[in-house]
Amino acid sequence: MLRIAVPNKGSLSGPAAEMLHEAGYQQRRESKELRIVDPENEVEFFYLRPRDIAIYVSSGRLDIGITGRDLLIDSGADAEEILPLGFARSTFRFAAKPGTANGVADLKGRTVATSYEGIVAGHLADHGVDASVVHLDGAVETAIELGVAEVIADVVETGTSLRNAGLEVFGEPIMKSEAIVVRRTGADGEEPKVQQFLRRLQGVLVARTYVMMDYDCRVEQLEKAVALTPGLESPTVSPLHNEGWVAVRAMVPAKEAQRIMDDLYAIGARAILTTAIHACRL
Ligand SMILES: Nc1ncnc2c1ncn2[C@@H]1O[C@H](COP(=O)(O)OP(=O)(O)OP(=O)(O)O)[C@@H](O)[C@H]1O
Ligand SMILES: O=P(O)(O)OC[C@H]1O[C@H](OP(=O)(O)OP(=O)(O)O)[C@H](O)[C@@H]1O
Ligand SMILES: [Mg+2]
Repeated sequence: MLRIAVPNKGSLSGPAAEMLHEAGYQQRRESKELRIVDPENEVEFFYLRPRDIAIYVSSGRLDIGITGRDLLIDSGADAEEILPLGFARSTFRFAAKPGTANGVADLKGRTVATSYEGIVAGHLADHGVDASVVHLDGAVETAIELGVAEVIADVVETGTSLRNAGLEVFGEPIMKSEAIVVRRTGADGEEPKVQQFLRRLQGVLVARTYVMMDYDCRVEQLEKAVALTPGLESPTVSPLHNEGWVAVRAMVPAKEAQRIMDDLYAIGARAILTTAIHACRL
């Protein structure tokens, strides 16, 4: 039985459960459930605090976990990222009252408040900057107003929390994060059950980011059309009853679908359709 850690709360938990559900796995019905077994898929899910997930996985007791890249790095756990999942995206940044600092070098001798002490201490050490770090559990934006620190380092998604506190980011982003799948560093990457789990999640990612495109075009335009829709492997081309015409089918990135339809139309393609992909195995 594959043992998988899933975030039980916070920004990661809803989208993670949704992705697992789309991948065909049973999920808990109630937010108080801490573990469930999905016997059909031979998987057991453990609902754990997102911050703890890399630690459980590094212990080897759980095979795989879903967490945030920033949480993995902050934990210092002996676990590695094996698949980015594209949700819970954020950046991790320094912020302060306008005019306080311009970059990490200005932090020498100052105090930084954060809930991600591991990331901040590592970043300061990498830049050879000697500053003190105060660990707070959350709502760190208020630490400046209340005089606990001059600078904070925190997750920024929309920037609303910083704006509301009258703070501004400064310096380069410390890191970019998103939800990821982690496993113990150096664990057997070929394990069939793990591979199957990853293929299912990759299938969901593809179904979310690609659409299927069908169109008809004249044989003379086929090369140009195929250059616009190269597909993942190669497009399917079928003859039409009308001589001189072919039907083409290829997967295209959903974000580019409208532009590709315009370009296909411009070279004479017609009956251009897109349809959603519900599931996929590459
Ligand atoms: N707006 C956001 N706020 C917090 N975390 C976010 C946000 N957007 C993305 N994330 C990501 O979610 C993870 C944080 O998980 P965490 O459980 O701390 O979420 P949370 O929403 O802060 O929950 P909590 O209610 O426990 O504070 C990190 O990987 C972080 O980068
Ligand atoms: O850029 P934004 O879209 O405003 O999102 C970022 C904010 O959200 C998180 O706080 P959260 O609500 O999780 O509270 P916490 O600090 O108590 O964890 C994070 O710590 C920032 O404060
Ligand atoms: Mg939080």
